[in-house]
Amino acid sequence: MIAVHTAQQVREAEQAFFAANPGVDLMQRAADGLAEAVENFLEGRGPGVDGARLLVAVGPGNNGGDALFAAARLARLGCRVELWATHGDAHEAGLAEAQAAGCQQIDAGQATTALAEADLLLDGVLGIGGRPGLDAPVATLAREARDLGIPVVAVDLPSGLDADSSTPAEESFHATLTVTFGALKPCHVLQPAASRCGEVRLVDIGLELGEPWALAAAPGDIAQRWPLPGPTSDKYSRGVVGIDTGSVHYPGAAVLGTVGALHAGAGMIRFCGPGPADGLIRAALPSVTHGEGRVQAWLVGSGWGDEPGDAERLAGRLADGLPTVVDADALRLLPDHLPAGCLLTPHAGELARLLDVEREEVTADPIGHARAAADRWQAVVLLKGATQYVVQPDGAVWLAVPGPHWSAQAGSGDVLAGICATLLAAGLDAARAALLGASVQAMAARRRPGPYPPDDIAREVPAVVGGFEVVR
Ligand SMILES: NC(=O)C1=CN([C@@H]2O[C@H](COP(=O)(O)OP(=O)(O)OC[C@H]3O[C@@H](n4cnc5c(N)ncnc54)[C@H](OP(=O)(O)O)[C@@H]3O)[C@@H](O)[C@H]2O)[C@@H](O)CC1
Ligand SMILES: [K+]
Repeated sequence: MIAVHTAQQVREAEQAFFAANPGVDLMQRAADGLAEAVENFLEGRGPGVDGARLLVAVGPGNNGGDALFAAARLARLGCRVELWATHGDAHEAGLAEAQAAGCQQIDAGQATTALAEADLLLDGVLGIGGRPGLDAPVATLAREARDLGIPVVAVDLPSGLDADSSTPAEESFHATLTVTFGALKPCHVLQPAASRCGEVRLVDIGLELGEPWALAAAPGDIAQRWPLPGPTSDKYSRGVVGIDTGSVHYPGAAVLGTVGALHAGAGMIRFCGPGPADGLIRAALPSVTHGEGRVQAWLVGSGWGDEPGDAERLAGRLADGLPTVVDADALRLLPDHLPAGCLLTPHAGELARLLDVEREEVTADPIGHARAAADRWQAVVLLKGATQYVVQPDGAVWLAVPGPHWSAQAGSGDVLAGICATLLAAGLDAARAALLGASVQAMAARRRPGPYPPDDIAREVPAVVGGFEVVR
């Protein structure tokens, strides 16, 4: 799991470092890592370092300082470097060092010309001290770089972003590579801001950081944690999932959830939903059984619509006291108390309704609202969307492996709820079930880039899970 820290946490760690290591210059460590990353970038997909043309945009603070010291190193390796100090002032020692190494200082007008001929734009305008957005001349440069297709390497974060926010300002750099220091910040992992960062590389500068703000999962974390069957496994030990989803109007949601549960490796599925879905599942998925019986976890809510008797339908399933995935329409009917180990799977709109706030409030502060719901119902909340947050009642936050943007489509949530129910039935706690379920769906979608429907993505899950066995 990759630790994510806020800008404030990084600043505090920096202060603690300076107190413990007087005289050690962290900026030189940052500049070393940055120069090396730019060198690798130029070697890997550009003209190489020697003779490469670099335009370096330098802001007034320490982010500009990092860029200047790195520029000096790159100039000494043979790069032709032009510097534009976007706000007049620039880090004094850094500027002197860059000039001594042969970097040329240019003005805003010359920067536009230099950009057209540059192999790379190094964005050292603003880092964690930046307020969101860019002044007009810098915003113009950022736009021109995009229009011309000039790769941008961002120092710490693409200038214009708020380090701690998922929501990007309208104007910011769009980086191909972001080289960050000490720790990943929220903007590097939370969509849509993360898509402005490109590939993110972390440079260890020796900071000691405390408890992370969040932990982000990588594919290897999912492979290590997925429950695999052993020699003594049978269908009961692998987990029996009870599914009570679908309605006369929405039978498809029940089919999708059942497809998800089956392809995530349920030992056995008992489908207990109403007529039309029952018939469809009998025809399409012959290994699913039908009717009541002993189960280890329930999936409820997907495709229920708004029917009289839904509250009783939910109460009946919760009365079993089993870990339950409560999805979609059942989220409107939550009682005050849920059995231990339940998982709520709202998207932003459903979470807003649950908490009686506007959807925009949830998108502005997804974690705060997910925490409120997790605390109120003492259940894990999987907040779905471009970034999938797993929030626990104690406030801990995990981020699932991100999927491709194609995943934003009707039916993805139904499949996901089914996958999570399988993992609950296998004995995982709700947080792990949510993290693994959301991540494996994303990993399956990555294997099939393109507009594949959610059931096709579900059918890719076994190949992903099969690969976990090889990894372990
Ligand atoms: N912490 C660490 O561990 C390490 C940090 N390091 C590096 O330091 C960076 C942080 O440096 P920093 O604190 O100097 O802030 P930075 O982002 O350069 O900007 C501040 C300046 O910008 C200005 N300004 C702000 N917003 C603006 C806007 N929208 N438009 C225009 N101007 C704006 C603001 O002026 P103000 O108006 O607020 O007075 C101020 O002058 C960090 O990201 C990393 O790269 C590494 O060297 C090593 C370890
Ligand atoms: K930057």
